[in-house]
Amino acid sequence: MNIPVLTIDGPSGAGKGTVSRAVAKKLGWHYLDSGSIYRSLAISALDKQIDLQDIAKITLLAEKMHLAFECDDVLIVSLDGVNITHRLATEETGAAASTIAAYPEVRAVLLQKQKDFRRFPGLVADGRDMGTVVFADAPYKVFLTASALERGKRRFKQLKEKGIDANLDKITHEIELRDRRDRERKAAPLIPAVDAFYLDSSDLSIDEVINQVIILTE
Ligand SMILES: Nc1ncnc2c1ncn2[C@@H]1O[C@H](COP(=O)(O)OP(=O)(O)O)[C@@H](O)[C@H]1O
Ligand SMILES: Nc1ccn([C@@H]2O[C@H](COP(=O)(O)OP(=O)(O)O)[C@@H](O)[C@H]2O)c(=O)n1
Repeated sequence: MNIPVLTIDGPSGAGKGTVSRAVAKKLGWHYLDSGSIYRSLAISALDKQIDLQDIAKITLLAEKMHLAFECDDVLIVSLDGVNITHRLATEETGAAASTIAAYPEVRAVLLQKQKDFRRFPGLVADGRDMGTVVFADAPYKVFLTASALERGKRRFKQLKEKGIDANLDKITHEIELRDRRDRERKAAPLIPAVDAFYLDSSDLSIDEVINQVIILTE
C-alpha cells in the first residue's frame, strides 16, 4: 500500500494527540486517535455494566459498537449515535480502556477498524502499537515520551482546563500504573518500534516537537 503513514506511539501525556493533530493539519493528512477507540469501548462497557474481566462480552461489544469520528481542531466521537466526546478524557475511562486493551481478542476485532483510517493522501496515527503492529510498514515512526513527572503535570493542567476535577499526585500515580500495564501486557505492549525515532519531549515546547516530527516526513 502506497498511502504514507506517520505513527506516533508513547505513554500517556507525552503529547501524542496534540502533536499528531497539528502535524496532520500541516500535512493535510487524516488523523487516527486509536486510544479514543479503546476509550469508547470502555465507556460502552461501563455504561452497560459489563464486567471488565469478561473478555467474551467485551469482545462482542467491540464487534457491535458503532463509532463515528469528526476531526477539526477537536475530535468529536459518537458511540452508537450518541456524542461521548466530553466523557473520553477522564482517568477512569483511561484506566478501563487500558484494562480491556490488554485482551488480544479485543485488539483483533479493533485492528481492521484502525487500518481503515489509512486513506489518501496520508495518515497520522497516535497510540501504543501504531508503529509496531497496526501500521508496522509505516515509513515514518516516532516514539514520543517525557518524564513521568512532566507527563503528570501536563495531564493535570489539561484536565483542570477541561473542568475535570484532578489531583496532581493521584494523576501522576494513575498514569504510571496505566503505563506499566500497557508496557507489561503480552498483546501489543507499549514499546518503541525498532525503526522509530525516539523523542523525549520533557524539555521541548509543543512547537519544537511538531517541527522535529515534520522534518522526518520531508
Ligand atoms: N512539549 C510539551 N510541552 C508542554 N505541554 C505539552 C507538550 N506536549 C503536550 N503538552 C500538553 O500536555 C497535555 C497532554 O498532551 P496530549 O497530546 O493529550 O498527550 P497524549 O496524547 O500523549 O496523552 C496537553 O494539554 C498538551 O497541550
Ligand atoms: N493503540 C492503542 C491506543 C490506546 N491503547 C490503550 O488505551 C488506553 C488509552 O489510550 P490513550 O491514547 O487515549 O491515552 P493517553 O495517552 O491519551 O493517556 C491506553 O492506556 C492503552 O491501554 C492501546 O492499547 N493501544
